[in-house]
Amino acid sequence: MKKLQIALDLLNFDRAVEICEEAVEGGVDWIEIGTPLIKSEGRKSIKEINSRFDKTIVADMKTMDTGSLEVEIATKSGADVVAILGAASDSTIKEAVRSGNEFNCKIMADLIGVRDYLERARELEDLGVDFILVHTGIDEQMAGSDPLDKLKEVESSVDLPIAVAGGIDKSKSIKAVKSGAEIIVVGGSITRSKDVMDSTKKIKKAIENASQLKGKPTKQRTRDIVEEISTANLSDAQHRKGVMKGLKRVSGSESEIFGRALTVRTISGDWAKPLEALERSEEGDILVVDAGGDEYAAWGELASNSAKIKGIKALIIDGAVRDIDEIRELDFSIWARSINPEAGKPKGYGEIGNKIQCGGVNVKTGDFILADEDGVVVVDKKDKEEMLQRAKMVKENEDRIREEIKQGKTLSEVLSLKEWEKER
Ligand SMILES: O=C(CO)[C@H](O)[C@H](O)COP(=O)(O)O
Repeated sequence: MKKLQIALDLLNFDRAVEICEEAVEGGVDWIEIGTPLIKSEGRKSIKEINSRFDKTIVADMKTMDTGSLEVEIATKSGADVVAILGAASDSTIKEAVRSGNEFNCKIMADLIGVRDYLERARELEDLGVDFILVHTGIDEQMAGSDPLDKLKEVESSVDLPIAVAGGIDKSKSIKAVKSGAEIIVVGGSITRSKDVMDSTKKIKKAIENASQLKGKPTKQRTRDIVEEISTANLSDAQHRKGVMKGLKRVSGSESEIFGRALTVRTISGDWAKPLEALERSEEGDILVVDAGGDEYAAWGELASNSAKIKGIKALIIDGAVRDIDEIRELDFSIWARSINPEAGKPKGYGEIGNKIQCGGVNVKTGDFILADEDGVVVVDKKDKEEMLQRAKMVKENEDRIREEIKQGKTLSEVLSLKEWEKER
């Protein structure tokens, strides 16, 4: 029978227990004490969860050395299965397997970070581990990797039962079962869910029905992710990088704008280049302008009219704009440093499409801009997929925290603020 394993990747023991209670109600079979929980709360988290729940307990030790010692620590704390790293040396794997036999627990070898994963999976089987875990780590997931890409190959290369982990949600759990996984490890899709019990039930049911169900998991489209997230989420995801300083929304009613940047640099009092940039723009672009100060307005109502007709989504300008009433009437979206009625003259200095600074942030043509009531955030084009995924994770975490606040906790309690302050 396929097993649904919840990965408790939390930092706080009490929160982990609460989430676990709901997940057990929802039908999880195995409970994993995630590495962050073990590192944050110690081996007592394995012990306590084992004493509270009558389930198979997996300790995700991510052991890289001292195989026998770490397996002993985990089993003596109540683990039935200990996850170690497949990338560890053969000696460490052998020691872990020996200790597993001695203390009567199973060893799961995690292929996270292993390049030649097929060959290593076969070696790990020969070394005597009990399960192989095909795993894409959280950081790799953000960069677009998916464990399902490797699952089938690994499954057909070894005779051991296969576990799979790394961004598994309901639809991926179906594909995982179809590709032969015996243990489906789910972390964030359950632990960050607003309704843990309901999400668990749905995933459990999907696993049970997998042999009958049809359909491929689909990658969530950029537009759908963008609709869910805010600039605040994106700022957190980028560790505060890319946030423009001093620019405010001055017009436009769309709650959020996302699109490709076309950069323009001009000098103070010269409004030619921003207008010329419209000729070079493509529908859906966002014009990002370094206007060389806000002594003069480098943009107004006529330019907004022209931009709207061209299909430009918004103007982000480190400088001033004017005709704001008419621009608001037009419903053209602008984030600017200030509003100023005095325009300069069209002299034609500056450049279009090169690297600029706007709101203190470097921007290149092709980078992505997310703007809302809070402000403007720039995402380097090469990081777009990863940062959107990370922002989505930030948002899901906040959704979960909001739920716990509704259930009666204060924000500082949910975040264990006092405890973490002491550590600093
Ligand atoms: O071990 C882990 C990260 O190293 C996680 O427990 C595992 O990836 C499952 O979590 P998620 O479903 O959120 O990816």
